[in-house]
Amino acid sequence: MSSATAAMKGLVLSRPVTFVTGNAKKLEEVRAILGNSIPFQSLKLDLPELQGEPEDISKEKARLAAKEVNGPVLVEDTCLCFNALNGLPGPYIKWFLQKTGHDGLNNLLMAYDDKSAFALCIFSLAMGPNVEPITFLGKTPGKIVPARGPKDFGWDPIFQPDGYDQTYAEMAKEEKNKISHRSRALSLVKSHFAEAGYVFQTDTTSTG
Ligand SMILES: Nc1ncnc2c1ncn2[C@H]1C[C@H](O)[C@@H](COP(=O)(O)OP(=O)(O)OP(=O)(O)O)O1
Ligand SMILES: [Mg+2]
Repeated sequence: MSSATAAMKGLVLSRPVTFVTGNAKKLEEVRAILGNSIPFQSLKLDLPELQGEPEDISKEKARLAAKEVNGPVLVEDTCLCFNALNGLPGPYIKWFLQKTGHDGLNNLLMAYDDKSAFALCIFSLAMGPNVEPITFLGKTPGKIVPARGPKDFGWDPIFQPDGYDQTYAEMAKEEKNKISHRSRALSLVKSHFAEAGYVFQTDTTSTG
């Protein structure tokens, strides 16, 4: 058990964990993967896009979210990292995608033979506004390819995970959720909750 988990063992929470995101598709995946394993609710809020190293960005996002919510929060940040570019665009993928599109992202790698990349997902859990967030990392290696498949979720059409000949966008949702950066990070979140044994007293009429 990690020291962070040990420190919070048996913590009593009077509210469910709020998953804060401005991205409906993310929420859909988180719901599908978490199921009912953790009492959670969602709040649609566009938090500022910060700069820096992915883990620091995610922690700071959790601190901001916990202040807004004034309770326990979970946030998620997604990075798409190109090895030829030492990890960029990384946390800035949202803007690169918006400004250059799938073709532009492929073109960025035109100068390099190495098209390998990894999808990185970082969840940060803050149990309250003044509690240090804990992070959970999930990583899926793959490569950048010309777009294939439905274009309704970000860079999914240009990311082909290692060992598959389909892009994230072409894969069936259940298949993607088995190996995705997000599901890997979420399984760590789940184990944390299982180990910590938080007690949720979210029903005011309950006596227990
Ligand atoms: N499979 C994927 N998982 C997560 N994000 C993806 C995926 N495919 C594409 N994206 C996009 C959505 C965003 O443009 C970018 C991730 O940026 P990020 O700041 O984490 O999300 P966001 O700003 O849309 O939501 P949030 O409000 O949670 O920050 O990558
Ligand atoms: Mg964001």
